[in-house]
Amino acid sequence: MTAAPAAPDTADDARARPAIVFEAVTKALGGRTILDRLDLEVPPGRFVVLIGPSGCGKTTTLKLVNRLESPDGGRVLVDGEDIARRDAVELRRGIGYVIQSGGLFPHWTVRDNIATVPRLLGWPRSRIRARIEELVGLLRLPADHIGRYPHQLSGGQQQRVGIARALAADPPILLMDEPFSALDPVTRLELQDEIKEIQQRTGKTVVFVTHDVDEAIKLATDIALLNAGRLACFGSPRQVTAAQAGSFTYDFLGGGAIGLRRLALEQVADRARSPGPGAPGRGGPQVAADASLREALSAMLEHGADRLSVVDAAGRPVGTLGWSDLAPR
Ligand SMILES: Nc1ncnc2c1ncn2[C@@H]1O[C@H](COP(=O)(O)OP(=O)(O)OP(=O)(O)O)[C@@H](O)[C@H]1O
Repeated sequence: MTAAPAAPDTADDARARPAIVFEAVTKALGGRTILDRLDLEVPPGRFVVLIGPSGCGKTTTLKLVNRLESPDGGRVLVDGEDIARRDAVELRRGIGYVIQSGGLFPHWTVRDNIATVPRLLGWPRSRIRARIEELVGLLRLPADHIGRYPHQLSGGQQQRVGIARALAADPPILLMDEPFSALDPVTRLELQDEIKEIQQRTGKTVVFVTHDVDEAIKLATDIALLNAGRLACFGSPRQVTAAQAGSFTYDFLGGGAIGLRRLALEQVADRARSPGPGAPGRGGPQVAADASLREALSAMLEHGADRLSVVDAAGRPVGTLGWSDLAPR
């Protein structure tokens, strides 16, 4: 290190700086080493999904970011600063946190739950009211439910309130610990679509823990796979599902089923051919152009068809897709 003063941050530097860094982080719990010199960088504005075998330390990794846990060794940096030096309460105000059970205050209404952090920050009442209205709309909660208590809501609605509360003060970082795992499949898919859309629109940095490989592949810009207290791999869903057969990553991401997961990453529109002779006629089996190849395969199996008509959002035929178009490229 030289003694020269550091150059001031430019906007480009700030963009390039990781939002969260784990530097050789070690953590033991109950006398067992859970994280073993973990190195991980979370770039800003990314949707990073942490996966790994049960007990590998995913939740512990999240809790190290908002100081619900502290490292035994190494450092955690948020926005370039060692969080051990930051006031924990002030740090948490800039980090939304959503847990599996919603974690709502049971004796507070929806309105009061969502308003928690804005009130702590001293926002004027009119601004808090406007923000609650905005979030109730964004998370598609019935407007007349804001006076209800958590036990008067469904599990999916409670989870929506939990997300609204975490987003209320517009924190740049959102930590989500298996937020959808207790929900029915339909609500789960809806909330996955919503959180993905919110993240893409707002550019927040999201770190999301799940057990579900399909959920990870659907949501992540980057997947961080933990094993034995370290990072086994980090990369886009396409990169991690290209793992070599026999590796830990390959086995964890589905072993023999990994091909189906790769199909989930490809869009029908990218493989469709122009309709030619022998194209399925109207009324035949169809697939939407924006569906995945995995959905197309499912439609072929369902209809016993080796070719599908590809249709646009208005239902107009725009091409065809056959078995051979599913082959890896
Ligand atoms: N307070 C604690 N005291 C002792 N051991 C703990 C404590 N909290 C967690 N552990 C243990 O630490 C390990 C890592 O826990 P953690 O919750 O981080 O794992 P995880 O990967 O999120 O697990 P899962 O996928 O099952 O939710 C587990 O073996 C767990 O039993």
